[in-house]
Amino acid sequence: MIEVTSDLLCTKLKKRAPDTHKGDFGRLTIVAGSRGMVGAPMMATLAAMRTGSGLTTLAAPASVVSCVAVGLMEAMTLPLCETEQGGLDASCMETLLPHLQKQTACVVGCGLGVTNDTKQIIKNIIENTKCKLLLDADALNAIAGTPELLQSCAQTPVVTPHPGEMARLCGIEISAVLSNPAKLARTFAQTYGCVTVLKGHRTVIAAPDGTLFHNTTGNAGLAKGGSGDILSGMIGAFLAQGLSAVDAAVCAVWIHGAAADRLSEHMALTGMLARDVIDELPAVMKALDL
Ligand SMILES: NC(=O)C1=CN([C@@H]2O[C@H](COP(=O)(O)OP(=O)(O)OC[C@H]3O[C@@H](n4cnc5c(N)ncnc54)[C@H](O)[C@@H]3O)[C@@H](O)[C@H]2O)[C@@H](O)CC1
Ligand SMILES: Nc1ncnc2c1ncn2[C@@H]1O[C@H](COP(=O)(O)OP(=O)(O)O)[C@@H](O)[C@H]1O
Repeated sequence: MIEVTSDLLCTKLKKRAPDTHKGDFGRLTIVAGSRGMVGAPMMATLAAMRTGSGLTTLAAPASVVSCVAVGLMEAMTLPLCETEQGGLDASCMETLLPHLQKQTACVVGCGLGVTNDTKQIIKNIIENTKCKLLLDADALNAIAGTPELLQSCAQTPVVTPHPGEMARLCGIEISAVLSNPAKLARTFAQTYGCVTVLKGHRTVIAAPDGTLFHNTTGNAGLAKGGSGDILSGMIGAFLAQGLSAVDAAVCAVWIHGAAADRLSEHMALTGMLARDVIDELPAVMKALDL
């Protein structure tokens, strides 16, 4: 098992060239949100921008976009058709699919809810898009009975389950996930050909070739709603910038935890918020000389 360290990150991340432009850093779309879960898309989008995505678009139910757009000045938005319950309507694919054909990467699932419509949308995205994909939260819940769908992705996807989501995906109890997370993550990654980020106090990252990484940054200040949404946006940003699926996951997981560790030097873990972690990301990257 390889331990993730700042030295390892320095071999994978490059400083920006002075003459660079936004087109060099990819186009990322975040498909997220539903009535009652408007914070998740906002946090994923902000975290992606703080992690260097060139052009970031939030694609969400139209009413969610109306709520959050003012707080996401640097992002573009793609308002999508929604159901009466405030989740995405399956007909939104007429707008979303052509949009995704032009994107480098897509993060899907944060705060999406699980309905028949979202299940159809996730299947459609997996089967019909060519960009790099990250599936989190309700995108994982949507494929819980059919994880083999991941094998239809055009490029190696990243999945970011917490132990509850991993248990649903594998059809096992949470206690079984926790009894040997590294072994389970590796088996899942090898079986379905995806980079598996099994989150927890000490997150493990498994690649489809069986390589395993172990992260030691992060603390209990992250044990709050929103921390996972941030991580998804961060991995998406690195995917958009051209990192491989495994490198994007390894770098984002370490930096996410390191931001919480820096905050713990002057903030009680009890009062730390996901938004504080987002704001701390540039300081962590500065310390890495990025
Ligand atoms: N502000 C927002 O809009 C937020 C929206 N969220 C969204 O809410 C939806 C539901 O996600 P949730 O994760 O809350 O609900 P879930 O029902 O998927 O998972 C929560 C349960 O998973 C288990 N679990 C999670 N982490 C664990 C660990 N480390 N060890 C052991 N057991 C663990 C626990 O039983 C926990 O109660 C998702 O779409 C998510 O993106 C959340 O991210 C919270 C914030
Ligand atoms: N006690 C902890 N120590 C270190 N990291 C933690 C701890 N609790 C949570 N985290 C991290 O915070 C994130 C939580 O993700 P998740 O449960 O999906 O949150 P949410 O869905 O509410 O946004 C993961 O990256 C996890 O590794």
